[in-house]
Amino acid sequence: MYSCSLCDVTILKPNWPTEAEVLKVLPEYDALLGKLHIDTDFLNAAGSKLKIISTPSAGYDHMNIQEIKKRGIKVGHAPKVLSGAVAETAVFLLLGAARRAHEGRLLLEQGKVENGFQWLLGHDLRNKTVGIVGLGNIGEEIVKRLKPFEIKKFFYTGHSRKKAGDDLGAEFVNLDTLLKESDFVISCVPLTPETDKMFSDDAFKKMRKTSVFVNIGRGKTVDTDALVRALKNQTIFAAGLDVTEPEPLPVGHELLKLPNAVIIPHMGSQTVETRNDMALAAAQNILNGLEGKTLLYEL
Ligand SMILES: O=CC(=O)O
Repeated sequence: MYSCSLCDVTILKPNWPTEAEVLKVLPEYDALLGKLHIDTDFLNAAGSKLKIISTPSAGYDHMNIQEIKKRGIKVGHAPKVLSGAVAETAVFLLLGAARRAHEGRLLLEQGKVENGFQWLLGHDLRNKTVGIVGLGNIGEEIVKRLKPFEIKKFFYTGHSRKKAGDDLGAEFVNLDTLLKESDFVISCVPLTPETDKMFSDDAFKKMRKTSVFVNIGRGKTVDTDALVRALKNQTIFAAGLDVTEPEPLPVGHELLKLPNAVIIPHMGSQTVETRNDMALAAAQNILNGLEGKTLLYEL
């Protein structure tokens, strides 16, 4: 137990405790800081003392926000502070996929490296068109980081044209145009009913055969079977994935067998600095709430 002037804090475990472990003690507490699946059953078991829930993540698709708010519980998350780290992840996944990093490594391990002048050629970023699906904080940071690579044009799509897009010199287009005319498609969209499986067979067929698809948003926005087909049949060139469906991918999953997919297990914000910042933002949400103020990042 730790104490500050506003509250006492109990840390259950250094990492994520189970739902049952949390619910065993939660009825005694005013606030919860943690990333847990929160639905009606969880809230019923949590009891009536709970006033604030703060997730140390930008995404909040693991919580039923409507149900939480209906009960008068304040709810906050930790966006923005992670945008730089996730944008860096998008850049390395894009570079790794475009330059066939995983395939090269596999061939190296198999003793199959060839000395050919035209062997294992990838694609430059220079002079290419990048399409950002969902120009939020992370999308903006990706554009800023990619500019020095001499990108020819940035497209973005979403609900509406944005001032941030204009400021970055990016062009607002519809999804169809973005898919058809981008060399690299980077998805930053959150999971909503609208984005659920938005990257389907149909979407991958619209993309170029030389396209690289990067996903740093949510795995469920992609129809995994369709992506496997697109990568196997070379409907698209390669993919770089921080997020997948399911998560984590089980050993032996079809995606893990593909040489043209660079995959990491949802690590976009996993740096020492960023995780500290996210923890501080999530804690500040709770301190604000206990003082009766608006949360730092209130949903
Ligand atoms: O995916 C990471 C987050 O939502 O913070």
